[in-house]
Amino acid sequence: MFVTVETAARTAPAAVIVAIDGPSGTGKSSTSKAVAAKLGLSYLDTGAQYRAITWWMLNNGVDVNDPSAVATAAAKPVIVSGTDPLAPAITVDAVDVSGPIRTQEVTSAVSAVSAVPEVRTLITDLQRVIATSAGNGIVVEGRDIGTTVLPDADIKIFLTASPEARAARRSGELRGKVPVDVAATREALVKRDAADAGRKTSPLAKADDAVEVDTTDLTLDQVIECVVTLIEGAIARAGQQA
Ligand SMILES: Nc1ncnc2c1ncn2[C@@H]1O[C@H](COP(=O)(O)OP(=O)(O)O)[C@@H](O)[C@H]1O
Ligand SMILES: Nc1ccn([C@H]2C[C@H](O)[C@@H](COP(=O)(O)OP(=O)(O)O)O2)c(=O)n1
Repeated sequence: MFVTVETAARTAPAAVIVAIDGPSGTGKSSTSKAVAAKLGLSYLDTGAQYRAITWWMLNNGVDVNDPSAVATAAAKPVIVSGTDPLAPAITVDAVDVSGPIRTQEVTSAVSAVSAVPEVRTLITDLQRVIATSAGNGIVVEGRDIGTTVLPDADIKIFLTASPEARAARRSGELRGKVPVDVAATREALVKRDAADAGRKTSPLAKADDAVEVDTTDLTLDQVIECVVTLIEGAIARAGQQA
């Protein structure tokens, strides 16, 4: 049988764990999904889980600015994440929330909810179970994956980009759907980064052993290729040591 270069999936050994962290709009989700699909790995969007619990709090009348109210309710919603990079899915109490978790209301509240230690403990435990049970290996993206959730990941990547590039990318997603204000988008991104990096419990941070990739002047395809090369390098090194 002939397999062309275009159709052959690039292969990764069983159970490689890839951690991809970085601020909003640096390309984590797009890159992680594409890389996981190319390498035949599972994919986990941890931001979607924090958005899902935030959506539940808002829907159930919990004051998202009251950490003790959020902590008390944190264990109530049942969050289930799909791990197919070609069809990412997330449900709360069996309801598909992949659309509702992307609203502005959820985006504005998610940093406060995700700063509550009880929320982080529950979601971190869930993430570890999902990562360790992905027999084919997994790409996990978020803010604290390399530092806290999976400190023994086989490769850690930290994506960055200028606030201007990130605001332009986010505005591009909204253009045509709602009026777009790039300056306001930039301001909101920077504010959320500060909240995520400034919280006490597992803040947004680059792990000491993470490889930083500045995506400001790279196309998405270039970032994907760079990350695939980094993962393949880590796999080759692991193979040499075995
Ligand atoms: N290198 C890049 N160049 C241009 N646009 C990009 C790049 N990386 C991602 N994007 C676009 O930017 C937006 C945000 O990307 P996303 O992957 O959701 O970022 P994150 O998960 O880090 O918030 C998406 O519309 C995506 O297609
Ligand atoms: N591992 C993670 C992932 C996300 N979060 C929080 C902080 C982020 O502002 C929100 C939303 O994350 P998400 O990745 O969906 O955000 P963007 O798509 O980059 O806008 O969740 C977190 O605290 N820890």
